[in-house]
Amino acid sequence: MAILLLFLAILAAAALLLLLLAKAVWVTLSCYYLTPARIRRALKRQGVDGPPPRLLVGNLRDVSSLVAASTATDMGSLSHDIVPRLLPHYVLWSNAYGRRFVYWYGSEPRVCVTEAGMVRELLSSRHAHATGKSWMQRQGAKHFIGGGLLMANGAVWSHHRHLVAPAFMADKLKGRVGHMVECARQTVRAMREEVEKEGNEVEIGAHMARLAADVIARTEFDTSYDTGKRIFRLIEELQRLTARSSRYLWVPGSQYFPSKYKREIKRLNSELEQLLKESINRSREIADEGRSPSPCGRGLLGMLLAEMEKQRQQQKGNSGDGGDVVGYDAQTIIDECKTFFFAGHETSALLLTWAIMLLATHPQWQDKARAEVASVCGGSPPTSDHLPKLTVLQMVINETLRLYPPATLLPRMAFEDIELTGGEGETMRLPKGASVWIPVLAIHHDEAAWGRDAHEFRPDRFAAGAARRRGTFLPFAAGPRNCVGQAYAMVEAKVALAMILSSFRFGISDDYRHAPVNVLTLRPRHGVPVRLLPLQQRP
Ligand code: HEM
Repeated sequence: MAILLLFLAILAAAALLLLLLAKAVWVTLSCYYLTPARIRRALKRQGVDGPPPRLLVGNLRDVSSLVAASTATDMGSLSHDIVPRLLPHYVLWSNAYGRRFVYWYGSEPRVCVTEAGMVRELLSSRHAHATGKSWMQRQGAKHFIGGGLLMANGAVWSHHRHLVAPAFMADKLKGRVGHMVECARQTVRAMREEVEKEGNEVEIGAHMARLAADVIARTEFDTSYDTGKRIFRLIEELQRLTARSSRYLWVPGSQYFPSKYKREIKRLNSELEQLLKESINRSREIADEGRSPSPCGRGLLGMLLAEMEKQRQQQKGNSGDGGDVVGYDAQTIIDECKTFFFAGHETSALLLTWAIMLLATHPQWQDKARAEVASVCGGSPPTSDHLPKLTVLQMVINETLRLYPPATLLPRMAFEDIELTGGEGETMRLPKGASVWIPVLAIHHDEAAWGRDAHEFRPDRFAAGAARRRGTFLPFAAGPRNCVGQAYAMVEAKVALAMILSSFRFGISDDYRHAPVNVLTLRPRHGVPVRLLPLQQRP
């Protein structure tokens, strides 16, 4: 009898194992072959075609070898015609297959959409819940930003977005201008010291990175400069390691393979989370002692902590029924901190760096912007009342974001079948599971939208504002899922550039090598060395 029971148990276990194995095979087959094939057929029926994919790797190798070839050397001249260099695959395939085409990132089909009408519609609130970030993207960003706002989808995204958006409203931003001026003042001081000690050739990118890091750490997280610096270093390192370890995400099950990168990522991530926990605890202690203006400290961290506290109280009131799936717990706050440190730092630093490169190479616009700052601010640091009056500076910033948008691509995944209508009433049905890639850089340089001088620095094209460029000017994306920090980034850029323009005259160094590269964001490969001439006024 015992033997029979043992035999039956073994049989049941074997059947279970077989069932699990069959399920794994089915999921893998469906993920890596059946679903992509269904999407491919659906797109092909509508005339959306593209380069033939290889099994599993898709067109990954084509993209990497094309980009490796186009970025192997610096650009010969200071041309802003950078699309063929940074998106050579886009140029090749849009010429071969038309403006709408599909290529394959491993087994993920990526439909490239550029028509303004379709882009606007895709990003509109109509599809806010039917689109979001794909598994591949979320997996790729998991370790350095976790599940924060940038990578959240559906109800979780909507809840977090409503929670953090008020922190970036115009009235709240006014209170940050003073802190931003203080951070910019320190940057100007550091630049002057460098000129005094080491001569007037200064690499501006490093100063702008420090400035943007200092602004976000101090205004949003009450964090000291040194802690902020360590946090940024860790995020940068995690970003680099994650990019390496994600190279094989297209291999089925690769997310479970152990690797030296993953071990290092784990170590750095726990150091990062420990630092963030300490910052959070300090912020709470300061609030408990009544030393901060808001109940939980100022800035974004204060708001997040206040929300967590509110939910805790509510749960206590409900005797902890714990039904809130989008609740704020410590890990959510840590993920949100990582997200904002990441999203609000590098992008802003790059905007400032490219703006200074462009002003250094266009002295007439530099003079014009400086004259405006002098007339509006009268030799004092900018205030929140001055900022809307800096219209030349606003045009310079917009034109910088057009030519060198820090985020060159906007990714979205269709979670259901979506019908998009283009400008001339044309429609496209995006099948569920297709990823859409909006090549922002190519749209910003499109001669049909911007004219024959699309690759030239001409800030006056924004004289009537940026609002009428809907669908063709997307540095901060658009629609409900646009950049939540857009107004913040604009205030920061105006404050920093106004302070720098009134402290220095600058020209591009003979050592500058024009070599934009796209490593998650669009950056100058060798930095931007400029020649600084300190001016008398010191705002
Ligand atoms: C020049 C500076 C900046 C640029 C060009 C920029 C660009 C963008 C873009 C293109 C997106 C959409 C990304 C996507 O959906 O895939 C985005 C989202 C986001 N940005 Fe920015 N950003 C900048 C500054 C900032 C700052 C200063 C902050 C925070 C203080 C910030 C926080 C965020 C967050 C949290 C999201 C996710 C929003 C959501 O999904 O609801 N960004 N940004």
